[in-house]
Amino acid sequence: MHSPIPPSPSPTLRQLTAMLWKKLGKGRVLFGASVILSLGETVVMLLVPLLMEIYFNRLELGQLPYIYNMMLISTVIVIVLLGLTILGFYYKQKSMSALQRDVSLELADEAQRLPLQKATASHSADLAQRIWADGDKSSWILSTLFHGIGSQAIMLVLAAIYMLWLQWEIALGLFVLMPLGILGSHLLRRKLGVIGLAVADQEAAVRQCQQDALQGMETLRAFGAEGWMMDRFVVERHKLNGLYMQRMWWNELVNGLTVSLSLLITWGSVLAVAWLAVQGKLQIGALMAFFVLVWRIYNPLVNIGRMWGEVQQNLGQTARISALWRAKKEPNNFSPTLNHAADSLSGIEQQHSIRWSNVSFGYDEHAGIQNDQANDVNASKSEANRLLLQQFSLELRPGSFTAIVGPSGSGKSTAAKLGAGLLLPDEGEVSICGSNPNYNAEYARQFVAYVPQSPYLFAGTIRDNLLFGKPDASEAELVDAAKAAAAHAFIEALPNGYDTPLKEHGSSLSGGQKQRLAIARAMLSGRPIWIFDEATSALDTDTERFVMESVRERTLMHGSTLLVIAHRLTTVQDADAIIVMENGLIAEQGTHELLLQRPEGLYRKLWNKN
Ligand SMILES: Nc1ncnc2c1ncn2[C@@H]1O[C@H](COP(=O)(O)OP(=O)(O)OP(=O)(O)O)[C@@H](O)[C@H]1O
Repeated sequence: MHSPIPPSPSPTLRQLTAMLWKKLGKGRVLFGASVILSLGETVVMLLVPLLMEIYFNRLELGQLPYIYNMMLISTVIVIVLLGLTILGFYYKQKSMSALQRDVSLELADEAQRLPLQKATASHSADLAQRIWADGDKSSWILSTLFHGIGSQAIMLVLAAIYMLWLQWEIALGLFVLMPLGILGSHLLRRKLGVIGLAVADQEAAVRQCQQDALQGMETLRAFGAEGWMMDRFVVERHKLNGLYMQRMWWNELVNGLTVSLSLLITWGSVLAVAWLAVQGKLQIGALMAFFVLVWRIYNPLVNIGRMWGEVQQNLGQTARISALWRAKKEPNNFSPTLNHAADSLSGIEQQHSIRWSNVSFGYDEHAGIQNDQANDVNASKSEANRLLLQQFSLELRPGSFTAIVGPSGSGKSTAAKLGAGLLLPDEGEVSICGSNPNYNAEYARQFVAYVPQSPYLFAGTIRDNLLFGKPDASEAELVDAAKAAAAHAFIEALPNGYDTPLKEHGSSLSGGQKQRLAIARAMLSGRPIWIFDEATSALDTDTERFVMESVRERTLMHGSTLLVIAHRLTTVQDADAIIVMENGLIAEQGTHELLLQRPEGLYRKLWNKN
């Protein structure tokens, strides 16, 4: 799914309408039909004054049979029209829910394609708010414009035309004064847009707070910090209430202005009509029709003013979805020649290997989604970023076992994530099996099985969680991978074995069990490069040894390349090469034995402390 990028952080109403209209796709016919059918109600509303006029005029003339027929026919017409309106309402809901579904799916896809750094720098609750709530509200602009404002405007125009027929001088005056009805909301549109955006931002902040409180419940309780969290929640909720009050006051101002101006217009016409009636220039039927019509003018004027205000507020909120649309996405240039470079390389040394060539990388402090130009697809990282890795160069030999060790914060995980195509270098180049993630990150990543220290387990059964690495794996392959990861025994001991459903984030499992499932998943995926980032840190020494031996056995059997990051140095002492990192640089490298021979070496110090 690829969307046209909105041209500005806050798209204009015209741009947004055009975009949503395009997104309706085939639903346009349904939507158009719903608008037309919904007019049935408008026509019924206008039939009332017409029928009243005929009724009173015929009553004055004593034509009772005519009145009976008229009432019968009009009842049938009203029933049919109301039936059509219900059909229109159904079509409206159908087309709008399809539009909302498509917009939210597209926004979810946009979020999926954000560079990992940007996605993780934004709170997941904020992204969820943009995808669901903000997306929904923006989609409703189309319905408010066509069904709401559109049908009210048609009622207004038809009522005015009817008036024109009854008394053209007054109707003309009304035509001229009508735009005053939306004057309030139009003059305050910028303020309404700003408040709409502020409310949506704050709703996201409250949601973030709530999500943190729920997900961090264990930690909060352990520290007795429920009150601390509640205070934060109260502050954010308080702010939101303040904004709701502000919004309410601005809405009231808009309503006040709209109602006063509309009343002024209608009262003016009532006085004029009364004057004409006193002069004997209007029949009684026309006079009655006029009094009903006046409300058919007043109500649409007030409704249009109110809805125009709503549109302005929602329009302000679209800056939040526009920010997601505009945010830079992961590169995904597909070119068979470039992407399949690995397949065509003749030298075995290029296959199943990762190469970091003069890679520089720094985390962007402002990587998160922002509702302004900073998200632009062309915006570069902020100048002030401190580079964590500078001119980092390393090559993993195909089929080799390499380890990265070093003090905490030295950049081990960052280097590994760059090698896995999860992060993209600011400068230099990463090559994964001959593919450049800066060219097509998704393609390059498919060669790597990356296992983090805290693996994510999804809602579903254990089987689902293992199979997503290789959906078509056989039962034998599944069990084989689980056995190799020392997971089979504990899975079998669960009430439903492989079909045991997991609680949220696998919270019913121990840290070590989760790690073993993640390793089994990686083994099953059969990818040529394996990166274990502290992937066995929660295992006891014996289990870790067993798992590492079976991992090594499998990598050797398939010629796969293995990169392991570990703090427990015994885990990696058999590695073909150990890279020791310090402050983002490679301090030393060699085999375990070689590195231990350096009296002042960092590895030796780390080993002695181990
Ligand atoms: N997403 C992030 N955004 C900003 N800074 C980050 C991010 N991830 C890591 N860092 C910073 O980058 C530096 C290196 O982190 P990294 O995780 O690569 O170190 P490490 O050597 O793997 O540490 P450890 O052994 O503790 O896991 C740290 O100072 C850390 O604060």
